[in-house]
Amino acid sequence: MYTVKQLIGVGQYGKVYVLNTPQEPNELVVLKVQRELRDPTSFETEVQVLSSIPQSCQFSTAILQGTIGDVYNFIIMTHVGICLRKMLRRKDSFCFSLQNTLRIGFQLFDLVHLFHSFGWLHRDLHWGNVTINTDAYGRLKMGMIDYGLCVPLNGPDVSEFLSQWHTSLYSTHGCPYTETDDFVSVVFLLMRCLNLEPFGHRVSEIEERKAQFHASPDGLIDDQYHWIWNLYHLVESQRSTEFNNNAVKNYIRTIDRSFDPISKITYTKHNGLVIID
Ligand SMILES: Nc1ncnc2c1ncn2[C@@H]1O[C@H](COP(=O)(O)OP(=O)(O)OP(=O)(O)O)[C@@H](O)[C@H]1O
Repeated sequence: MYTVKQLIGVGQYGKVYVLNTPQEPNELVVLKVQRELRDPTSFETEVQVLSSIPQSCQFSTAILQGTIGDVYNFIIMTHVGICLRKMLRRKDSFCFSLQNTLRIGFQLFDLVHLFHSFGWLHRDLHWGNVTINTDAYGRLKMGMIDYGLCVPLNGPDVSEFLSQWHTSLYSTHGCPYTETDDFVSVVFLLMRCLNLEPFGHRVSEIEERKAQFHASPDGLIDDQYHWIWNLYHLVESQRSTEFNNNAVKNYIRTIDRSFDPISKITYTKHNGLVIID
């Protein structure tokens, strides 16, 4: 029998708990319980995606699903680490080093590219839905969770007004969602890693500033971070072509030539907790 260890998240969907597994005391799994009277669509989508992707330390996969008392839908899935937001909160500076940010970016472009190759667009890549996990060799690996908003990559166009900090200007305007929009969210996640807040917090302000950023980084981010704007436009310029992941990774390599962004994300451990440099 699974035992509840801790409540780790309360979101739009419902509550999320970490459970201990019966045979393996060190192995954790995640229980996600849907709120009462919620539209079951996101539950059904999440189960479909969780069941269709291969098991790895980077993507959560389904273990069990069901309904409690005909009311609460639940899913038990693999645990794929600690979300980016919680990892940043472990730092007083609330940011990572430039080199680790570039390493994270390098991994995230590969991760999202791989996810698309499974036939899905994620559509909700914010800092609570990207995780950092430790692989079998003790290396930090980026992971991805929360598949409730996914749509098939080659399905009919889906146009919704997705206006949040992490969504692209195009999806904010309700344009059909494409692979590019997931990659733009990756660029915005790198801003989070450096504690940059060019879009502010209020919804109206976010839209306006995102449009301003699209035109120019001036006044929104410091000169030393203008590479983020270049990266953003390199991603945006591929909206009408097939996404060229190598071009993006080659650009990331030029930002700091003193190291290779494919190298390991560096960290220390404090009271057993991973703290990224
Ligand atoms: N498989 C998992 N592995 C590790 N942590 C997880 C996993 N699933 C969920 N979590 C944790 O629980 C939090 C909430 O989970 P999730 O984003 O799936 O819920 P949600 O209700 O859909 O949230 P949202 O409000 O973003 O829609 C995450 O930010 C993460 O910290």
